[in-house]
Amino acid sequence: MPARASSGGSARKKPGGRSSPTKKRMPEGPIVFAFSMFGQFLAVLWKVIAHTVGGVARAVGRGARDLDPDLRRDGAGLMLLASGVLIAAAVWWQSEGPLLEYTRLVIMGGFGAFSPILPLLFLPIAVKLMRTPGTAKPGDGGRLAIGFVAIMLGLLGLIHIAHGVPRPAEGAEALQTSGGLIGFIASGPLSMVITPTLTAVLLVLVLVFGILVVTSTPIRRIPERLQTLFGALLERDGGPDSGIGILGADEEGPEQRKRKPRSGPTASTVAGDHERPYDTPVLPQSPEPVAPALTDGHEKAEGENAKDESKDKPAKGRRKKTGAPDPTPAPATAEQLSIPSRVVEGDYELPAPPMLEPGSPSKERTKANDDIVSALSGVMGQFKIDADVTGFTRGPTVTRYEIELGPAVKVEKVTALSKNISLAVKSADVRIQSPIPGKSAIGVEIPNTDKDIVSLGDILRSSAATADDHPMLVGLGKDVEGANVVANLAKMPHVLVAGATGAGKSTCINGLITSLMMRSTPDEVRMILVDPKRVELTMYEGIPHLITPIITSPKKAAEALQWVVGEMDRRYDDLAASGYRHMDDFNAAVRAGELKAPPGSEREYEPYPYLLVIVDELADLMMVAPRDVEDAVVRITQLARAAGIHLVLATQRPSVDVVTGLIKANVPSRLAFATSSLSDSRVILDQAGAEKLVGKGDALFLPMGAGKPIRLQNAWVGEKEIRRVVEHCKKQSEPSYREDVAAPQGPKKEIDEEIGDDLDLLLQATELVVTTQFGSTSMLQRKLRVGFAKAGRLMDLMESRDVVGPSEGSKARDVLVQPDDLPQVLTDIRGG
Ligand SMILES: Nc1ncnc2c1ncn2[C@@H]1O[C@H](COP(=O)(O)OP(=O)(O)OP(=O)(O)O)[C@@H](O)[C@H]1O
Repeated sequence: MPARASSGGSARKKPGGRSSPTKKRMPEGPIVFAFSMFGQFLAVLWKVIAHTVGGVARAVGRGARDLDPDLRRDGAGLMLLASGVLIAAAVWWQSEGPLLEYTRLVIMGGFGAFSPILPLLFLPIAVKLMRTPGTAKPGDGGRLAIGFVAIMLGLLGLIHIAHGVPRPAEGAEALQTSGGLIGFIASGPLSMVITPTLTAVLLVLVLVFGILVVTSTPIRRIPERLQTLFGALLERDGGPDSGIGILGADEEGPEQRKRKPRSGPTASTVAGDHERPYDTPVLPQSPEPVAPALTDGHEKAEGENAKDESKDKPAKGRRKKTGAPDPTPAPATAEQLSIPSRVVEGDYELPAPPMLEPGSPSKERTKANDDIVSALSGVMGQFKIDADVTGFTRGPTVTRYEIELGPAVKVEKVTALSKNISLAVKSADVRIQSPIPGKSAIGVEIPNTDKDIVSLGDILRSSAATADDHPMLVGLGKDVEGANVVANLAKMPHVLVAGATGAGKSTCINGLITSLMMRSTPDEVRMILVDPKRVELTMYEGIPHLITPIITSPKKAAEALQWVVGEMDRRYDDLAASGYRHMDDFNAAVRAGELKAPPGSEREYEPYPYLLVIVDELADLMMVAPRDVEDAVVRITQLARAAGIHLVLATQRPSVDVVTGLIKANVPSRLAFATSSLSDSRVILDQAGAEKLVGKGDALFLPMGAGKPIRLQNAWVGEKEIRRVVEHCKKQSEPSYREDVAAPQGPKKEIDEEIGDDLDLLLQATELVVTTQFGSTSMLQRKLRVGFAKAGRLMDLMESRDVVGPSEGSKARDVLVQPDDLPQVLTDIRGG
């Protein structure tokens, strides 16, 4: 407004001034007038041409923007390649032709002595663009451009100074043989105002800056980057195989794949080394360069010192120093979960990594993502919410879009819009996360219409998995940011896997077992597989990692769990006797020859393998013997961590009668696949979320101690791959089964005959009577919902086992067992 007023004002005040120049010039003559008209015509023509060209360019630009990003990158790569060929033809081969001559003039004039090297730069950049579509991050283009400009200015300026800073006035040849026009611009003017030497110093700095920008390296991380670079070079020169990538694995000879004694920190040669502050079962994505700089360096130094110490000093001396109590004597006859002599450490060859197939290459951005960004922005605009979609990270199954709020905008305004967002993005499975951990932004997770396949092979070959050689490490999948998620089962230490049918549980169990087969020998990890569904795990029959044939009968499974409790007790006895707190320490001492059986004992210590019990359908077991299974699970989960015994319990019925409060309280890690209801999600995770998963391996992983679950796409492993790995393992060694695992123990048979089918009821009745100290038949009738005759029979059975006294008419019987003795009495009744 003020601008218009003033211009109007000035026009009124100076009517004959600059506002009407043509009127003044007209009388100067017809030639001037003709020129002026021609000038105006040219101006109009220019406007028309410019408008048309601009319109075409904008249309092409819009078209190009609508192209698939991969195609756009391919196009850019091809254009670079064509430019490289053109420059090579002009500069190297001095080819004839007006375009080539012009190119030669421009390139040699601009880049001088550097021109012949220029075409060589185009080829690798073009190939990189085409080979890795979609891996660039937004902003990469600008960064690379700035970096390359800085490198060129620095380099050409230095070349120019080396040639004595020739000026353009000295002729084209002088420029062509030095740093060219660019070299002159970078060094000439500066050399005049400061000395050429000082200019050279500044140009070196510019060159270094360019290199840092191109390699995206902050100055403080230069030493770290150099270390990584030299590390990689050394490894390539015959250093230890990194195991990353299929190529690396292919190059590896069979000799190299033989299991060597583990040497990493997890091999734990130092007592207590496996316990760390803020420990979590989930391994970091890239443990090598970044995080270790602060913590690992410190830990490593300590670890190394400690390791050296362990070499020189006997374990006993070390323990005494810490003031640990004197060890209790070792049980002389205790039996160990022995390892067959066929499996000798060093002879067992692990399956080659290429046995597992690669997945599909991950995409960083597709057109579908761009469409959703504009749909989300549209919703924010329609509801007049001051919020922007600031970016997104594409995972294999879902993409997380980040929404940042303006000042004083309530988070609830966005979260309340979940249904509108669902509608706008045409997807029912929208999950809103507020905030995204580590960011002040709201995350909206929306399933991808074009999903990637995450393969177990890729996860196990990733640096996250190869950086740690712990035998219990398993590949889980990829998170929403596309990072590999691997976890240590020994640290979980027990996990509940649940989800509706078809959500991907069995695939997950297959992935866990296959991970272990790929990474560990039978003398490191043994498994008990319980498969009441009878079909899911049959392909693993006969692998040497099993200690008993696959258990399909729920009743036998309950017995096997009892055996595991016994095995745990045996291990604890040995731990107590040797004075160690964890099986890893015990094993390390046995391997180092520091532990000898007590004099007079027939025992010979052997390292204990980790024992993993996988139950694929807990519900079937809970239907047959709820009490026994619950008791065993609770005992194992409460104590088995230090004994190296771990449970994986899977169920498709996450209801409270299957996943009881006691089981839930003792199984700290949870892996939830898509559930059919919110209440199922609450049973597994204690929070909502699993009902919004899209199925087929989409999961929420809540590791022990974590507050918020990690969303991940579980890794896929096909049956063909599993069979290949199983075949390989079977060829390496035969299983050596323990006869007693799923067999009824002790003189049970005789007692069974007397008790008949009432064992479970009798156990419940005994527990009731002993805990309440009230031997009443009518109470049994009420609490156990049995008839008078059955309750009377149970009383008689209890009397015959000295749990209650004889009948005294209508009075309650005396209870002869104290609550403290209950576990022993129950074991006796079971015949254990
Ligand atoms: N990680 C995955 N990646 C890709 N697809 C998967 C994945 N996991 C499962 N699927 C798909 O989902 C289907 C069902 O998976 P799976 O058999 O593991 O489900 P489930 O939960 O074990 O079902 P059920 O309880 O009936 O055995 C598979 O056949 C496969 O097509």
